[in-house]
Amino acid sequence: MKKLTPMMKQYFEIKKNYEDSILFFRLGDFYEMFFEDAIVASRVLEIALTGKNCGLEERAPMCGVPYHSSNSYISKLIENGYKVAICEQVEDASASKGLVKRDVVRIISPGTVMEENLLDNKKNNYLMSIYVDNNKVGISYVDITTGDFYATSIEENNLVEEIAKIQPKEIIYNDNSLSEKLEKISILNNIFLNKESNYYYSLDEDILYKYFSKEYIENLRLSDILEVKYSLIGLLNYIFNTQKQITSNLNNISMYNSKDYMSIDMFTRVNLELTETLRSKQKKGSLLYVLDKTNTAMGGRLLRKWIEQPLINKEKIEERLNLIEEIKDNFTLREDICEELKNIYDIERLCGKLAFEKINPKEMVSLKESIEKIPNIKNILLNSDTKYIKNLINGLDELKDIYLLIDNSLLEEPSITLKDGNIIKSSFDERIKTLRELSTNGTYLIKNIENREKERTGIKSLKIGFNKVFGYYIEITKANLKQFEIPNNYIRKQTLSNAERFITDELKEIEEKILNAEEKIKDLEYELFVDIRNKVYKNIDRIQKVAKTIAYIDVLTSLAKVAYENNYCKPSINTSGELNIIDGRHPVVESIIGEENFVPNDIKLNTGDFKIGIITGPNMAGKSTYMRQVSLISLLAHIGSFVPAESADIPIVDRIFTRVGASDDLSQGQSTFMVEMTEVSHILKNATKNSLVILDEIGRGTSTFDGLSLAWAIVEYINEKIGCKTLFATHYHELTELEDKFKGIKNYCVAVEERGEDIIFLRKIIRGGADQSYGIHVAKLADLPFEVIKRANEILKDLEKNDIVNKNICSEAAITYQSSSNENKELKQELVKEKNDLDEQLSFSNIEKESILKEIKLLNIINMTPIEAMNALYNIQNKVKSIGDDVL
Ligand SMILES: Nc1ncnc2c1ncn2[C@@H]1O[C@H](COP(=O)(O)OP(=O)(O)OP(=O)(O)O)[C@@H](O)[C@H]1O
Repeated sequence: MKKLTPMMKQYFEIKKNYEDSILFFRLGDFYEMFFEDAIVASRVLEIALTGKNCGLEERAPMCGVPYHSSNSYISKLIENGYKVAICEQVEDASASKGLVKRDVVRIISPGTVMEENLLDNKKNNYLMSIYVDNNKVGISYVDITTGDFYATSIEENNLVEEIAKIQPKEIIYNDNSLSEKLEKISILNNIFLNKESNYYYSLDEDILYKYFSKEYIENLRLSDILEVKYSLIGLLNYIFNTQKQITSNLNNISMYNSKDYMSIDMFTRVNLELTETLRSKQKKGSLLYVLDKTNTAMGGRLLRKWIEQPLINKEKIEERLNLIEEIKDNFTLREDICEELKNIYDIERLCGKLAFEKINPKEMVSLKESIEKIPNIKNILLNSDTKYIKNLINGLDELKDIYLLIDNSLLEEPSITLKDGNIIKSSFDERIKTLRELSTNGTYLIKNIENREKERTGIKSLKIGFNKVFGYYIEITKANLKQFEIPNNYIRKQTLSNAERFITDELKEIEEKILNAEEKIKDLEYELFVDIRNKVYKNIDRIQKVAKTIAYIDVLTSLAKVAYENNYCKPSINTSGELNIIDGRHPVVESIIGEENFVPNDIKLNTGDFKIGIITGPNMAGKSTYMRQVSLISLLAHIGSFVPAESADIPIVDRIFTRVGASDDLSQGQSTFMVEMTEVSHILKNATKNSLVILDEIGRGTSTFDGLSLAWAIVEYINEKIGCKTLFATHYHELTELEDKFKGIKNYCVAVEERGEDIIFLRKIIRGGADQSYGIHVAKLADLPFEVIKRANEILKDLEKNDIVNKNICSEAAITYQSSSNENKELKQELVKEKNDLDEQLSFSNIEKESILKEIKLLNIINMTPIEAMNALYNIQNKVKSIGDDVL
């Protein structure tokens, strides 16, 4: 029977513990993959699949990537949702006298990437842990590259929203029953989900003290929030098990309260294209793209966080606004800060590397160069004629001691690799200086000896040479050997055809010094660098504080620059619920078409008589743009940013909900209509009086009557039961009747001008309802074949004839619904009137089929739900049509 080769045996031994990862098996200058791993990798990486003798009948499928360029391949696998287990030699072959011992040294997954070139520096690289205990959920997450932890406790029903807010790259969780829920959100947000990761959760808290001091953990009072404690334990166990090379401490754990931030649900985030576009998932075209004028990667990440977690505290928002205002109004301040920030490296990530002992000499110099800029920034802030900005200097420790330590010790351009030497300045350490002198003076010393020996022996042609076999030697030609006396201390080493080679003790001694000097320098430099690194690491808290302040200043400056360049205004924030925007613009659309081409619009909503705006208007008129603009302006104000408007009075809202456009991409196997209804259901269940709700064409994904009645009932429900500020765009013009029936609902429409057969979009929102959709006009603009347009116009005319019946049916159903729900006397009277009108119209018609007439009479609308009523009437109407009768 054939047997696996020892190496393949080793491969399987290792692989069995890492079944969910692609094993990168290091063989010399390559990482090789075998069997299933090779098949997957060759497909994803588009590399050739070959075969390797594995001892069995069939050759093992195999592919490989060069070790030195492996990062790009690893990155591609991770992007495609795989984990990579790096398997290296862990013991010397000669030590084990057999097969080289290999093991997995690290697992690289989306949340544990540390390599610079695998990271998107402007994104937070969060690894999240979820611990569910009854209804309580402990959440903790870390950016491994900065070592910053965050933790909180939430209710289970807020879990999905919290994940959407944090946008982690990877999730582990203790409760397998969460899988279905998590799977959905992870697909939508491209999050790597570690299924069956409950294995990492234990009650053993030792792991906490491996990374943090006992005192530090005690101060967090985790015993009061056990769910948070266990989520941290799971997270740290995962890091410990997968990042085997990490030995150093991780950094801070910040406890946060998710209630301090506005809740933006997953759909709204996607719909409003906050950080990436809906379709192409690109940053370009998103709100972030417009706002991001940051100069540092730290600032870029913080800005993203601000957008994802808007504030709901008036004072905190105003604090940001005041700071931004000062920078916006001060050109020199703004430009000077930007200039200094441009030269600052990603200090947060450098700190992460410092903590993981991964910082190289060049990066240490980058850290110094960044620190060098701090006094300049401090001076700019101090000398600015400002009230608030000046205070930021409190977070700017100049870190002089660290600057001097690095500046005195490290070369201006040290090598990147620690083991290559060429790191430490000679002036920093006497030993380095002597060794360097020895190494550079080596040739000079040898030359001196050569001259001295020439004189001593009288042999003019005596020379000192060097070869790899026995180092430095003295060479004397055979002719001279006969003629001159050879000193006693010369030791014969080699005979050539016309010369003899000798060595002396002195020569060997110097040789050793010269040759060892290089090695010794490298060893000493390594030792000194580690010492410097440790000294800098002891100050990591101070450096991180500075990094945070720099990131803060960077974001403020970015927002000030955007406000200045795009002509934004400072919103005033209120808690009275009044939303009043004059000449508001859509920040992203105007950045594409230019401010001068964008038609600004007002909005006024409150918690009283202007609660709900029903927006009608032709296709393409700008309804969606208008509604998105209102929510984006509101969101921007909550971030603390200026807003694209002439003036804006913005109330604090607890949540912004949007149902905009068909989020087909979000459907994941459900029908578009089902997704729409799920989203609306989520909104109706979670919106409060203080929320802002944007609904775009709700109900359009089903039959007209079903859609209309749903839309109607939804608006009624929001008005009566929730009372939140709402904008509702619709093509159901019947909904404009709501204005007369309910206090709080107002009609708006987007103005168009008709010119002959054409329409001109004015993009101006005005009071009142529109009575046409101009859908066929828009289709004409889209260049639909003339025949189709012509036929559509004919059909439209036919349909419009029947419209009066439709309208009556709708209002009857709606009134029925109201009366059954609130027993309103007046409405009941109205209902009877409507019913009589309808009967009258139908009696005048020339329907001869008695059965249909009877059916109409027997219809007990009062006891039906609006949808049932409408469907029933709709069926009757169809029957009438099918027998070819004209109803009226
Ligand atoms: N205020 C505005 N100023 C200038 N251009 C605008 C404005 N509003 C919208 N637009 C332009 O009009 C286009 C159509 O707008 P939008 O999608 O909002 O229309 P809509 O009324 O929602 O259409 P539909 O009913 O077909 O969904 C946008 O892509 C945008 O370029």
